[in-house]
Amino acid sequence: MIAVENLTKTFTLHNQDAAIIPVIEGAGFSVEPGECVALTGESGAGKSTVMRILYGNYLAQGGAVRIGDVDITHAEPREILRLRRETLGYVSQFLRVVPRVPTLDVVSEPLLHVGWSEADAKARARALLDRLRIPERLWSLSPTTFSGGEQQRVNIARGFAHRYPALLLDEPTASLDATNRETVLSLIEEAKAGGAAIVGIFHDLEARASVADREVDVSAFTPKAV
Ligand SMILES: Nc1ncnc2c1ncn2[C@@H]1O[C@H](COP(=O)(O)OP(=O)(O)OP(=O)(O)O)[C@@H](O)[C@H]1O
Repeated sequence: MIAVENLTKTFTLHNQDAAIIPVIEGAGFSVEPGECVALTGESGAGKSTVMRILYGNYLAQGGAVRIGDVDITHAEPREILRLRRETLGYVSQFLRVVPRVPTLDVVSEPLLHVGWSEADAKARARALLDRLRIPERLWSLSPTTFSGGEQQRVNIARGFAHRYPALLLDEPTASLDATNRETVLSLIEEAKAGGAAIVGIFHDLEARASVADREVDVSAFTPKAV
């Protein structure tokens, strides 16, 4: 479902004499449906950079990243948007939402984009918010004023609402209490059981051990200094 082949990434620092910083060289791995692969490696190894390339936020200088039948490194912006709507989900620890949109709409919106009826989308959103222990009195409010942990859980509810065939998780359990962390781990297990191919960064070692089927050490793709 996700295949990374011979990926190369450099950053050009335009404000520093166009210095070129090689960050990833020859990265390759794949993720099958129903499998969760954890990206590991020390700080600065390039885990977040690989995730951003997988999501189509960063261009790569070489290689290919296939998500289903789309090569995201060569896709048109419109194709990337369609992929993100239907196929490729991304859950980070931070919520970015349009101000004044109620929480229930924030969570149900991705389902409306893939053709769910408003009633069904809201029912699933309610079930997820309930499962993630967001009190019902907050559902009609915008999450902009919510606590950090509440915002993170709203973000998780939104990220898991549509059952994406490919899912990127960036520290999904960071700063959650033990009970909510267990809920997130079960949502990940359910996504896997539903056939999702998942790539995650988990600094939470217990969470990683519990959900990851394999680890890919990104330091193996860090260019060696010459
Ligand atoms: N936009 C950028 N411009 C220049 N260099 C960058 C940029 N983003 C990342 N880098 C560099 O690429 C390398 C990899 O960074 P990255 O954030 O991917 O590491 P990481 O493994 O996710 O680290 P951490 O665990 O600390 O989050 C670092 O040396 C970083 O300085």
